[in-house]
Amino acid sequence: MTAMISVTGLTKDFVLHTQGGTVIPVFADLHLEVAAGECVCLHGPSGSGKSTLLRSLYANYKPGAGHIRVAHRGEWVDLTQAEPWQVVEVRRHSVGYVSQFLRVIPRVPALEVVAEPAKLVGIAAEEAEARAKALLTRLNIPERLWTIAPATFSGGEQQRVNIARGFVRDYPILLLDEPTASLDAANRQVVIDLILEAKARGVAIVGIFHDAEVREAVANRLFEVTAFQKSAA
Ligand SMILES: Nc1ncnc2c1ncn2[C@@H]1O[C@H](COP(=O)(O)OP(=O)(O)OP(=O)(O)O)[C@@H](O)[C@H]1O
Repeated sequence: MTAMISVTGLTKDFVLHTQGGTVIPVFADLHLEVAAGECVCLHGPSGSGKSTLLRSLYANYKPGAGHIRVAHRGEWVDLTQAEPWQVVEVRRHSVGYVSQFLRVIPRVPALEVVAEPAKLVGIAAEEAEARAKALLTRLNIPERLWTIAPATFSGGEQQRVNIARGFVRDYPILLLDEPTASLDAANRQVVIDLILEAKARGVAIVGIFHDAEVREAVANRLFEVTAFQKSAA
């Protein structure tokens, strides 16, 4: 098995500078390895640190200690030590992130929002748009909406545009933050299929899935994120 993510000794506290420097410990000495073709589901009660861990894997947070190594173009990059330009490179080529909510850019039509990550890595515009159209069709976004900026879309429509954006090119590593939260059963199944297909292509996936049915369909294993506060109590 080819390891794609290797987390060792990861510790994260939040310090609330505006509230007298109160320290919120989230997790400590966390170890996680994820292989190509594997889907690991972050699990644990609300507030245990699932989102914090997922965001840390995207270098959104700086940990207090530990290492987050991701496979990037045949080498390991430690995101805890990486320069900002390396983080940009890793995000462009190696690690995709599907957040719960679409970051809407005014006046950019849905088709372009979806095609953009493919164009950014040099896929020809025609091919990128063809892929975007195929995904939007699969995710049941009506064609009349493709030329409209998603600002006015419903929550579920925005989420599906976001998912299409995450799958328009093959990131070797994909991070999914509740990708089915606002979806109906039919679209949930489309997302399950997209995840299973990505796994079959060797994509390493880490996700948060509150829906047990989705979890059972896609997860190879659950990774328990244990609230530091509880273990210390
Ligand atoms: N930016 C932040 N600043 C300060 N504290 C934060 C921040 N983000 C998260 N926390 C705290 O860290 C802890 C873990 O939060 P996190 O959102 O990672 O939990 P979660 O397991 O994803 O929860 P849920 O299942 O409810 O989404 C919580 O106690 C939360 O209050």
